[in-house]
Amino acid sequence: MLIRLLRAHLLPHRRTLAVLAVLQTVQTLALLYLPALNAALIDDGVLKGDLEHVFRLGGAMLAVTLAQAAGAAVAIRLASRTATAVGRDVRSEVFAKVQELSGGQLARFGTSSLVTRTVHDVQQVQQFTLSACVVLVPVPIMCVGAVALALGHDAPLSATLLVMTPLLGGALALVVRGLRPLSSATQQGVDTTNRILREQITGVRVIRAFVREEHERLRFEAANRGLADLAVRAGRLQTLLLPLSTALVNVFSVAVVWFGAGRVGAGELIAFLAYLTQIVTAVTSGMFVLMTMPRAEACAARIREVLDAEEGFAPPAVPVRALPAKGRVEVSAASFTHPGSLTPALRGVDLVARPGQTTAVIGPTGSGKSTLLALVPRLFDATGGQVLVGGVDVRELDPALLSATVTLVPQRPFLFSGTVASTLRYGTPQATDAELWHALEVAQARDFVRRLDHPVTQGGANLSGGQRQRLTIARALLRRPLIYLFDDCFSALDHDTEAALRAALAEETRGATVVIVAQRVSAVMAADHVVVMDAGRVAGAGTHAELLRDSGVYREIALSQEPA
Ligand SMILES: Nc1ncnc2c1ncn2[C@@H]1O[C@H](COP(=O)(O)OP(=O)(O)OP(=O)(O)O)[C@@H](O)[C@H]1O
Repeated sequence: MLIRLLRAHLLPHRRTLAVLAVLQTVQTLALLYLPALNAALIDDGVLKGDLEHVFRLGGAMLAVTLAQAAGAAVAIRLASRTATAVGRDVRSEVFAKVQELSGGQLARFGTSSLVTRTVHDVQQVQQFTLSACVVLVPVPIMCVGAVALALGHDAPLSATLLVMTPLLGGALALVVRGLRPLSSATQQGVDTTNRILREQITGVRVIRAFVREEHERLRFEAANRGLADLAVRAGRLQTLLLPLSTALVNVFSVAVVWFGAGRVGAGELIAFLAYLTQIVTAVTSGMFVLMTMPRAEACAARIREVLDAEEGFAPPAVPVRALPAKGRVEVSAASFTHPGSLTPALRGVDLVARPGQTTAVIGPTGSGKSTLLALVPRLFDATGGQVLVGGVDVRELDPALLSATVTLVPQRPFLFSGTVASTLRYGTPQATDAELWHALEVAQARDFVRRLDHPVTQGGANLSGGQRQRLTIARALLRRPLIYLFDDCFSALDHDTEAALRAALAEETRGATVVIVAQRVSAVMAADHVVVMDAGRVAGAGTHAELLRDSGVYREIALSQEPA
């Protein structure tokens, strides 16, 4: 997963990576050359008292060191630029994909998990990319080079290195294997902690109202402790790395001195010890990257899960860009089951809404009214039957045309942070101030909106439920669509405001197709056509008078709402 993800995103940076590989090779070779120069300086210069040799080799060492440092610095800069670019691109791809997911898929992943995957998981992959770019080339060159150079100096003494390298590698690989299961568990732990935190922040009023602070504190603490325990277990394994490598270096340094003292000169012995340290450093930094790999792999798998998720809606192969029947909405024999739900929300539902008319949908709670409305702008696609807008199947309609033709005012209002003006202009950036005031007037929002630059906080939290509903209605009116769908969005308004709003709306939406979902019979009485829903089916259709006469379900609703 990780390799697949990185391969795709590193491909555009192949030129930078090639330069990086050359620089890393040069700087690693320079590092390997230094102990050999040092050995010659000691054995042929210092010990023989040849000062000129000392200066010449000393100068060469300085030049090699400077070249190595410069190469390493540029390489790290390139590596960090590439890793940042990979992180940015993966994040953008995940973000774009999330925008395309259907409601069911969004619910399956969960908001918190999607945020964690887009931000935190991508960060882990980015960090891994950086470390891999830094160590991937130098480690093998360093290991092979140091062993080869040591062999060239004194073959029997090099046996110590040949024994030590796999030993070190094997021990560290065991540590990495132990870390793997902890990594996936950690990512899930981050998800859980984020989800609990999110619920607690958004539900803070409910927590206080039900005096559940202690319960919530314990819930968060349990998740937080779980996450910390995982970190401690991973940390314990990681801390083995340094003592393990240090112990091995020390043991083998003693072995090198022990066996080499009589065999080679002092300079060569020092060079040997330098190669030993270089190998350990290389293997340890390689292992460090391998250690971050399980976590990056777990993150990459979670990212790929989002990227590979089926798109919510297949775009039409040949999109229809004209509406033969303008504002007509026709739902025929539509069925739909929410993903993860056992019972269908809609079973063979028929509805026709015509321009210039108001069609109302009424029914008990959970009878499928919102689901029915959601089929029209393709928030969901019907699993059976057909939905036609302007005489065209919505699945064949150009998505931009569909969204310009249909405006749904949802049951639960949602506002983005900004000002009243930016909120209203969300779908119509070109609307003038005069148009905004007019929309506010129709939506009965002028009594609480004094200024267009009045701030609106995230989700409209600084407004009452009814105020939020009215701003959402004003925002929809500005789009001037052919088809308005109002999903029970007057529920938080008092009787007088609702009546005034309905009267103003009737005037404003004259000629358009209006479909309203309502719970109260008083709200649907004036509609041209009323559809009664019951348990996902149409239980009756007609005018208020016809339904009172013919529909048992409608009569029951009407009776239950009569003042006692
Ligand atoms: N996202 C979802 N996932 C699973 N099931 C869902 C989802 N949304 C709605 N349902 C189910 O589909 C059925 C119809 O829900 P819907 O919201 O359409 O009813 P409604 O008539 O609009 O209800 P209300 O008047 O309470 O708003 C219900 O049984 C509900 O539990």
